[in-house]
Amino acid sequence: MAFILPTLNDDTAGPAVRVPITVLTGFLGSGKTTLLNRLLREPNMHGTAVVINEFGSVGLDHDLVDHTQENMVLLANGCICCTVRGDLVEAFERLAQSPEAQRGELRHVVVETTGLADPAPILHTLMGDPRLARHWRLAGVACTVDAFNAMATLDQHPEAVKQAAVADRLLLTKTDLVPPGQLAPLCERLRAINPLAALSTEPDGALQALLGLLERPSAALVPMPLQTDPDSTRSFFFPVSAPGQRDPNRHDDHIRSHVIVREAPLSREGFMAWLDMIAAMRGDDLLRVKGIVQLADDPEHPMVIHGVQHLFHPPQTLPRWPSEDRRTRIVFITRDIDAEDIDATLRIFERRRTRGPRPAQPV
Ligand SMILES: Nc1nc2c(ncn2[C@@H]2O[C@H](COP(=O)(O)OP(=O)(O)OP(=O)(O)O)[C@@H](O)[C@H]2O)c(=O)[nH]1
Repeated sequence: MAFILPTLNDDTAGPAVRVPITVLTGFLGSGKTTLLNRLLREPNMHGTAVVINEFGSVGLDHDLVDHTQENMVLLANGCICCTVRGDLVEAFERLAQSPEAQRGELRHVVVETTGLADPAPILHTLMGDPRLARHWRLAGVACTVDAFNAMATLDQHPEAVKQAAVADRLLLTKTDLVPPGQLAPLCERLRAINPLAALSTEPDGALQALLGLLERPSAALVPMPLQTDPDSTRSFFFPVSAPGQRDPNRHDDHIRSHVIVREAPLSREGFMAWLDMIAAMRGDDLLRVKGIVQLADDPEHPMVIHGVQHLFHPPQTLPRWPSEDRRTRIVFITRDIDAEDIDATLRIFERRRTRGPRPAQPV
């Protein structure tokens, strides 16, 4: 079957119309997936493919993105910037071959990076790889900035500064957690890092900014006519095979990712007590915790937990399991914490749970 994707140019087809790619970056837990999930519910986002990559050996991000109706390409195991660039190219080649792309239904692609990604190599790949240049073009970079944590994050993590520095749009998230008067120093700092980026300080504005970025590329970028198909409101899911595991920790020798997996459901009380305990004891060094948890008292409705440095967001309960995998999976990105220590503390709480009530003492 011949391609009818207008992005696919051959020598006889006149000037190429290439599908725009927007890179969505932002530090760990800054709200990329939340923003994307919101964005993908907008009707004008039809025909959007999403490329995400997992940090860690057990898939979780994929389950946390609401992909009931989206295009999605999953890059597993590692960080796009340093470990899966070859796979990024491969993912786009596969996307170009998909029936949806061939039918011309693909209007734009969002690449969500991991929170530790250095966007520069990703941008080089997207802009410079000849295999991509034929069908795709980089439209811009959006960077989420967590208003609650960003000052400390920018102090401690050069990756966060780089992410903000390359963005066309800076999207301030979690502004609801910060009194309005206290945002000014962060805005000033961001303007110093990247004076040219448009800064949006409201979640809805951020959402619109990203939409605007998709539809109105910045002046430095070549505008392209969007392929519109009023009948196409569908989105699609493209699994991409995982590349071999490489070291995702090369950013910093102190930063590690670990995954805890449990087959058996956990007691709510024991699990929440454990979470409180590790947050209190090691909160400084828990850069990111996210997980999907099967609780014994409600096994049909998974609980999703998110911790970002000191901030633990209220857990959410999902109406159903997003995939066949119903195991508890918790990803940790930590500084100087041994994976075995975290696992061991959870085992203690699990043992307490299974011990049952103490027998009455003889009097
Ligand atoms: N209060 C509040 N919470 C938010 C906002 N945006 C995101 N969150 C919460 O922040 C936590 C992390 O959000 P994610 O969207 O998973 O962040 P992320 O950038 O995709 O995380 P990584 O992929 O791990 O880097 C979740 O608990 C979200 O519900 C916001 O604007 N306000």
